Amino acid sequence: MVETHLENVSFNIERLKESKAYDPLKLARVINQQRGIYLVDLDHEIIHAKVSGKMMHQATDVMDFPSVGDYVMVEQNQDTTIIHHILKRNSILERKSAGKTADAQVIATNIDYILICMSLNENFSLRRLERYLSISWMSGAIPVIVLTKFDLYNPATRNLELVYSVSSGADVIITSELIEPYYNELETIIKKGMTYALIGSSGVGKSTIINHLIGTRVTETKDIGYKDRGRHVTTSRELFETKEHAYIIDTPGMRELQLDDVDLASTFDDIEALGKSCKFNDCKHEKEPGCKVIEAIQNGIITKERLKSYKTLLKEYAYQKRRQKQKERKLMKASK
Ligand SMILES: Nc1nc2c(ncn2[C@@H]2O[C@H](COP(=O)(O)OP(=O)(O)OP(=O)(O)O)[C@@H](O)[C@H]2O)c(=O)[nH]1
Ligand SMILES: [Zn+2]
Repeated sequence: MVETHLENVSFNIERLKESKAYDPLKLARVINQQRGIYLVDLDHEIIHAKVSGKMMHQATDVMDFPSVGDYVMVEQNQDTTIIHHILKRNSILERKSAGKTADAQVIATNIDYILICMSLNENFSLRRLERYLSISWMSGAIPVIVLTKFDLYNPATRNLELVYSVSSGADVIITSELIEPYYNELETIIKKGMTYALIGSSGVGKSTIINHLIGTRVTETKDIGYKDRGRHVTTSRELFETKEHAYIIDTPGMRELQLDDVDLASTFDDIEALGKSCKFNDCKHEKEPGCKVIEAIQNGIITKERLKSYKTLLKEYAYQKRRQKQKERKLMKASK
């Protein structure tokens, strides 16, 4: 019998059955993955692991390798832990890099609920919310809309009503760090054994929520150094356990799962198409002569507001790109 703490969780009988078939291998969960080095949680112990030669050999794309969130069957030897199998995934959150569909990147797996966080005051965008909703439904997880900063909510904006109008089937939860209902409503959906991931723009309060749910996170995020071909690789936990024994995935990839070119082009394909026939290639669609976008607004084909949200998204995207570049540079420096 393989006994691990993951088995105390009664939520997925199928998964347990599947794992039993690999007896005497042990059931573990991937909590970090970096350049072929994995960290797994095995009986509440964090250990390094690597994939078996067979898995490596048979893999044809990224999907065949373990990702954060995967339940895996491992063999624990004296000084190595080998991952032999990945259990069936019930959801896969992936990101396709712009232009290259073949280059999909798995962000995390086995997420039961995606908490789409959006602030009720600044940076509010229904279109972004719709985009996040579709990403979530596509992953196989259940989206929940978590509205943050209720203390800063101005009812005159009617943002709450607007959210309900696009939520289509997703639960809407209101939170605030400072006033009622605080995180009480959110806590009612955090269930033992379930896995949650938070997505949303920078600054909406994701870390604040995670810290609240985990409580002791600060002590958990210590880096675990690992020497690999002379390089120092820092790996830390990207999957946390809450006080209530639920799991929360928080990876850099999740944080970067914001908007990219592809999203922008598909959400605003009308504006992008019009823009191609503007007189100037670099038309900003402001006051330039021969601007087809402005013309379309004048003819009532698109609204001013739509152009405004398009521009906001463009700015946001440029900002994210800069931030990502900075992070990459930092990482490069760190790994030298
Ligand atoms: N007024 C108010 N401020 C909040 C609330 N929740 C979070 N904040 C503040 O908003 C700021 C950003 O919060 P974070 O939790 O760091 O946001 P984040 O989404 O994790 O941001 P990134 O790490 O950049 O992705 C912090 O100063 C928080 O204290 C809230 O409910 N009300
Ligand atoms: Zn133009």
